[in-house]
This record gives sequence, structure tokens and C-alpha cells, in this order.
Amino acid sequence: MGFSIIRDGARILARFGFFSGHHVHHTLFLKFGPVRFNSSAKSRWLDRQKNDAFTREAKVLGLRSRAAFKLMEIDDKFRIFKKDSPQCVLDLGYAPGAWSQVAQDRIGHNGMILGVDILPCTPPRGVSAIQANILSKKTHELIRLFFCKHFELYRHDRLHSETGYFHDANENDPSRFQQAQEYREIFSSDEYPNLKVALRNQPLDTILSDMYEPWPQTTGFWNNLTNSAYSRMANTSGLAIRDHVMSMDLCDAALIAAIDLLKPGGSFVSKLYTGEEDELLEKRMKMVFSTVHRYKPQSSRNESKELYFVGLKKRSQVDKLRVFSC
Ligand SMILES: C[S@@+](CC[C@H](N)C(=O)[O-])C[C@H]1O[C@@H](n2cnc3c(N)ncnc32)[C@H](O)[C@@H]1O
Repeated sequence: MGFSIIRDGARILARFGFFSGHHVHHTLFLKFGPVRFNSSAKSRWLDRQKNDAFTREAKVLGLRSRAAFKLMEIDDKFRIFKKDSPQCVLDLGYAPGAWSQVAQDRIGHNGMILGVDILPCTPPRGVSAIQANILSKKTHELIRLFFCKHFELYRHDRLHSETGYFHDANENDPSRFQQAQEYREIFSSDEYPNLKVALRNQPLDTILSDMYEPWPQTTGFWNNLTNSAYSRMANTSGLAIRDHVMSMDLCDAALIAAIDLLKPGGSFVSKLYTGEEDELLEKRMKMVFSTVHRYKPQSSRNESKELYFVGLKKRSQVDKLRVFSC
């Protein structure tokens, strides 16, 4: 952190914002002048959405956003998802849920998908979700717990009964997960003798991250909910450096999740906004994955600085400290 301050004051201010939601907007206002989180930026984005062919197509196909096409293109090219064995997929920043819909379609009904988003959102059918911040260590624990214990949480876990952490569209149909061998082992005893071991394991086959900081909530506080996740996910500020720095932090968070939770051999897709730190992220990803690709899907707008890094075949021994000390 100290290093960041010396090198670039703006960066540390932006970083600080991740840990204390409201401060970032004030702080960045001071540093750069008004950051465009205002209603005209939002209505420009909404207008562009209305006139966009991918947006219209998404509507026709019942997809929750045009982002679905980007993941389809990525999977067509790199074959992330597999149907022949049960797959566990984590979708970081899943709201409103288009990527989860694509993952669900491509892994079939043998797999499990958990979406994590800081915004409240009802996940698509067949997908489970938690509202949580991926920058929190507790979220990692919840993810692990979910994939190891899964639906039993509904019956036995105080965590769920007291706080309702997990929303699971499959709550009424647990039988389809019991078929998978590794889950049968966990559930074979009432006392879950294997659970401790399972919790140390890396349960995931694929981690997707399309995260970017949402627009701040401006209305809807009265009902203790949010205004629609769809509108709030429209989120670039228009300031290239800010978009880049924010996205780099979220990419780091997703990469840490990949190191901790992804099986050896697993795959990783992460969105970023390009800038001077791309190469550092790429270098780190190469320490975690055997192959790393940069990819810009055709459905990603030309004028957007958005890009996707795809990591394939996670290495078996990854030292997190070494990765992040480079
Ligand atoms: C561009 S949207 C994702 C769109 C999604 N992939 C889809 O296909 O519908 C980015 C999402 O990242 C979420 N996000 C940003 N920061 C996050 C964080 N720290 N933890 C969890 N989710 C986060 C935002 O709330 C937002 O919903």
C-alpha cells in the first residue's frame, strides 16, 4: 500500500474505496473532479443498450443481459465448460445473471453454479447465489462451505437458518446433486466426517469473474432493497485510469479466489479494463495457469477498453505469496 501511495496517489484513494463504499466517490471527486456516476452517464448507457443488436437478441433469447454473448464466445474458443463430468462453477459478480445462464446451459444439470454478487439479485433458475463481497475472507469460507456441504445447509446450518445466506433455486430438488460421487462421500455420515477434509480442498472446476464496481444506489432505500441490479451493473466511470485500477483490484481478488478454491487443472476467466498494469496481472496469471490468453469477444464493444484474460489448466502447487510478490 505504501508503495502505491508513493507511485500514484489516485490509486491508493481508489483502493481505499473498495473497503469503505461511500468514501471512494467523495475521494475521487476531490482528486479528479466529478466522476461520472451521474444520471446522464446512466441514461446514455441505457439509451445505447436499447439500440444494440446484442441487447435485443439477449431479450429474444430470454438472457438477462448482452454479456451472455461474451461468455459464449469465450467458451466456443477455449472450451471452458464440460458436460461429461459434474462441474462446480463460481460466477463472481454474477448479477443480473447472464453468465450464470450460459454456464448453466453449457455444463448441463450435473453441475453446480454459485453466483456471488455484492448487489442483491435473484439468480436464474438452477443457479444458487449469495450476496457477498469477494474482498472479504468470510466470502471465501462461504463459497467453500457451499460447494462442500451444499443443500444440507438448509436443514442443519445455523448460519443459513439465522441469516438466510444462500438462495438456492434448486432447494426443492436436492436429489440431482446427490448423484455425484464426491458429494455422496461427504453426505455419507450424519456427522460429516469428511467435511473437514473437504473444506480444505479446492472444490471448483471453473471461476468466472465479470466483476466491476456497480453504480452507487441512489433510490430504493425505503424498501431496504436496491434499485434494479440490471441498471446498477452499468458501471464504467468514463475515466480510463479509474476503470483500470478498479478492475485490477477486482481481478486480483478473483485470482486469489482461483488460487485458493480452484482445482488443479481448473479454468479461470476474468474481465479487466486495459491499462498499464495488464502485464503484471498476466505475469501473475502465468504463475497460476499453464496457459494464459488475452481475448476480446466480438460482442464486446470496440470502443470499450474491456478485455478478458483466460487462464487454462491451473498448476498444482501455487504459492500465493510468491504470485503476489512479483
Ligand atoms: C458487469 S456486472 C456482471 C454481469 C454478469 N456477468 C452477467 O452476465 O449478468 C459486474 C458485477 O460485479 C459485481 N461486483 C463488483 N464488485 C464486487 C465485489 N467486490 N464482490 C462481489 N461482486 C462485485 C457488481 O455488483 C456487478 O453486479
